[in-house]
Amino acid sequence: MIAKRPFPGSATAKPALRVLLCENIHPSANEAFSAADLHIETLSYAPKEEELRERLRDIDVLGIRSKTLVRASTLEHAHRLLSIGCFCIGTNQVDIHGANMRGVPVFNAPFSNTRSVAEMILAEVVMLARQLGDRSREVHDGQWRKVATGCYEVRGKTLGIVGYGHIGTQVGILAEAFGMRVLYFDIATKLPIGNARSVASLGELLANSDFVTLHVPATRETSRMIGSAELSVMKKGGYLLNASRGQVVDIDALATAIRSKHLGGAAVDVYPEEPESNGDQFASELRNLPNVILTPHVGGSTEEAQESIGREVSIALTKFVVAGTTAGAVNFPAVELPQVGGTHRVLNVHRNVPGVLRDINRIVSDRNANIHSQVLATDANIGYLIMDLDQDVSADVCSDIAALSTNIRTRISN
Ligand SMILES: NC(=O)C1=CN([C@@H]2O[C@H](COP(=O)(O)OP(=O)(O)OC[C@H]3O[C@@H](n4cnc5c(N)ncnc54)[C@H](O)[C@@H]3O)[C@@H](O)[C@H]2O)C=CC1
Ligand SMILES: O=C(O)CCC(=O)C(=O)O
Repeated sequence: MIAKRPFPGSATAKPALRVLLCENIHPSANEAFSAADLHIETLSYAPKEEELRERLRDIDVLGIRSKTLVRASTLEHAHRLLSIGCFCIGTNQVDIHGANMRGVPVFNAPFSNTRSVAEMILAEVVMLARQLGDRSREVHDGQWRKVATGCYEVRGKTLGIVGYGHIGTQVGILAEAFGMRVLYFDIATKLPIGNARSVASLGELLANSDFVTLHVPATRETSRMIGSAELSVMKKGGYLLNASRGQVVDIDALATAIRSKHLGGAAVDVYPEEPESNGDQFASELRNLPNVILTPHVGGSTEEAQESIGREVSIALTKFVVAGTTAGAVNFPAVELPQVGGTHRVLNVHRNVPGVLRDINRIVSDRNANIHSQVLATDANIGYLIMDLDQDVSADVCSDIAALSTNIRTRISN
């Protein structure tokens, strides 16, 4: 059973917690929130900072996809915010360090759209090799152009995967089923799946692949990791696919490589600047270039993926709200503790400095409270403590802990 909501750090019961779900999050998310009596508000778009800040004044749980930016300046004003759910894989749109320092765990769905992205990439590999995007557009325009020149089978060709993580490995498996050779480059040592072979450098991968597909996260290191220098190393007539993040590729350099015919084509799903909602205009140097497939960030957009993401992230958020569970959070010490019956659960996030646990245990002892269970997990910045206490003293203990100078957030979960 999911318990009713308590109060962040005060003894006064408040109305139901409020969840804001942005960017058309799948309705499968509603089930877990409703079961926990959370009030749900939805938006079909990614709110800009000013609107988000305003909305977050009375929001406890925020759900977003890849486009809503949650910056430090947004978090500063979000005093009620308990947790953020990224209903996607990437979490680069959130200041996850800032959220950690404010005691706000961030959850995502690390696998739910993996297969959808991988299948799209394989479809695009074949489409690029056969120039199917252009043929389709021509026939739609009423032109019959039956050509074989510059069109190839993918069998026996080499696919180079940059970032051999969840998506990269799935892409490799599907590519081998098509009879392709698979190379990969990753900064971490990775177990090769099937006959895939790792290469020592990005340059080696680029020089030896007919198709290069990017599956790295957005980090400082991957920002513009593919620019004119890297494109010039690629084979003449090669193809580039990017369904990772827009900032990984220098779009002007890619457009130049296509126009000069150094590359035979590209498939791009993600862009440095993406429109906020459906129906908005989209501008890019890549528009209307030959054999360039442009898709509106739909790599993970399938019914299966979105439904599964909706469930997975809403359950993680609800478990955090109700029981303080942070297992699976991308920026928080992981704690998952079954609650002892008949107790109140105190959840405390504090600055990770020596002596905090001593101070907290002194408060518990001074209040004559019995600790039924207690668990502490820490990272470099914060400590996260869960305690199940006698119900009659939990509110006093909670407010005493909240008054400590090391306190970041303290609340009672039920
Ligand atoms: N187009 C879309 O709709 C979608 C896009 N994505 C994007 O795909 C990215 C990858 O997703 P997953 O495979 O699930 O992530 P993952 O974390 O499983 O794999 C990423 C891999 O990249 C490697 N890596 C990191 N920095 C690197 C570097 N500088 N050079 C080489 N390798 C590097 C990591 O070691 C890791 O193996 C996500 O971060 C997200 O941005 C994810 C889902 C949908
Ligand atoms: O479709 C979405 O919500 C974004 C997918 C994505 O880029 C991700 O999962 O990281």
